[in-house]
Amino acid sequence: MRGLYAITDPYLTPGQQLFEAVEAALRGGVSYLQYRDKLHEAGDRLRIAQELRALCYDYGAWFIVNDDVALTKAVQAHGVHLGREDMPLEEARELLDPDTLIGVSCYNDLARARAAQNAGADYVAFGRFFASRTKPQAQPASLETLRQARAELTIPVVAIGGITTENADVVIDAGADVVAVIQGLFAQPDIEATARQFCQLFQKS
Ligand SMILES: Cc1ncc(COP(=O)(O)OP(=O)(O)O)c(N)n1
Ligand SMILES: Cc1nc(C(=O)O)sc1CCOP(=O)(O)O
Repeated sequence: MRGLYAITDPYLTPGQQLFEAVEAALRGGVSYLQYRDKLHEAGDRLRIAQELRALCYDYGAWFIVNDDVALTKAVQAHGVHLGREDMPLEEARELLDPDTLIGVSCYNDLARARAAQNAGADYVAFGRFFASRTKPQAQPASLETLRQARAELTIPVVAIGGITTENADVVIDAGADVVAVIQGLFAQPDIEATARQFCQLFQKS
């Protein structure tokens, strides 16, 4: 697992704009798309997730649902992302097909990441590394945590929080296999070109 991980934000790209923005990101080379939606009701989220999943399949990208294990199953997503407020990894694993990817938020907590790996997580995410306009309350994570995680863990390590094409090299150099972005991609005037720029950073290292 390596490359660009784009996360949707229905406040930033509402309605039909969301699908256009996601398609531009996929054309630009996004490898993983996470559907993160704290706004819509369950019925709308099912319809949106189905459409996003279809787009990801068209472009050969992985489709990952944030927080919601039932929705992950309902739309046969490739994976689910779980944080500390969400269903525990072990419980999710019981409910999901064995080949469904499970990612776990670890913030700045290496012990949590070790436990997640031991419990069968497919990737762990650390953040936030830079000030995030999407989630200003997110606590900072250190590059040293990222370095240690990459040195010690065998599963992929994702970096998140305030990442842009200008600063992504800092987390990639510290060991991030994947960079996860919202505003650094979807708030940019040319989403496709920005996705390409992110992807080029992975070709250099
Ligand atoms: C790839 C990735 N990393 C971290 C998060 C944050 O997850 P969480 O802590 O559950 O917070 P919310 O996204 O639910 O606000 C993520 N979604 N994706
Ligand atoms: C959803 C999320 N989780 C974070 C964490 O630190 O766990 S930071 C974050 C927001 C990421 O958006 P942007 O790329 O716009 O900063």
